Amino acid sequence: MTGMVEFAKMNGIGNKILVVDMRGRTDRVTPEAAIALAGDAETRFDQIMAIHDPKAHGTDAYIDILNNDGSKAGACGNGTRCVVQALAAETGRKAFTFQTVAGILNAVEHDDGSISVDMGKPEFRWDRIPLSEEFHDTSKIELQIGPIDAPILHSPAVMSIGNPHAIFWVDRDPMDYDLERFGPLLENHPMFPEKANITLAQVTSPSTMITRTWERGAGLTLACGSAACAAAVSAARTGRTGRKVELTVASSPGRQTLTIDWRERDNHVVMTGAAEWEWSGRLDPLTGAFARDEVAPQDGAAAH
Ligand SMILES: N[C@@H](CCC[C@H](N)C(=O)O)C(=O)O
Repeated sequence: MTGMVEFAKMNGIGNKILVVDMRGRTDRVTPEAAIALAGDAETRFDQIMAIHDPKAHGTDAYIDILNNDGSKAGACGNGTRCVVQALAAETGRKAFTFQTVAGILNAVEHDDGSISVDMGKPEFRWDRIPLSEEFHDTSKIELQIGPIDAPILHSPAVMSIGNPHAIFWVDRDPMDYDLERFGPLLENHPMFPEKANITLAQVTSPSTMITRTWERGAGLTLACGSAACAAAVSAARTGRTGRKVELTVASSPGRQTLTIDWRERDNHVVMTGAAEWEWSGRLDPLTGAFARDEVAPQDGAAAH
């Protein structure tokens, strides 16, 4: 299949997202296109959220998620909020059900413009995260970085929320740590056969915390929604916080927040936060060639 498709450059509290409209087509955004788009300063992104026709009854769309290295991801919380905002603007609807390779996600846009995504149930079993070694208790595993007798980061909580996460507890602001150096080492550690997203988390009260994430397949990002969910669940699971937290993403512009609620009644994790449209254009999903839409000056940022 050939031809250009519409896309929107968006962000979820800084997480750089391209929402690509692949509905009505049978092809996919290729890894080569993703790498080309990631290499251009204008379209640089953390994740592509490619909206496809639904595959399952009762769903609105199938979402294919690509990282900026061309690899696939099972979950992207910030990107899902961007998809909801784009589809809500197009259809006037408020509630959506999506399918990804990791399962079904429900999401809703609220009257104040914030968006909640039900990210599903956390998975703690070592072989489902997955880890390469058996751990009965994944709330604190043996893994450390730095000198053996004075590790800089150690004993992370690990889990999956559609993608694998390791949460390292820190006692200073996460921006104080050299995540650019430790992130790739930990992402690719033999403990994680499918690699992992690496998050530094500082708990500041029983209902507040601060995070910063090195993303699997995307590197240092300004924000990661599934990591925020994993950090909040891990904090509650280990008794550091309650089940609902206001989470500040240290690296996001203006240190924006997400509300994470690990619901007692059904074990689902619900993330609420903002999404922002930046500009729109058309791209070739085979090669990544793109063109920005012309915007008349008087239309400004409202033209989406
Ligand atoms: N930014 C995303 C998560 C992206 C997926 C990740 N890099 C992976 O490969 O697991 C989010 O907001 O959740």
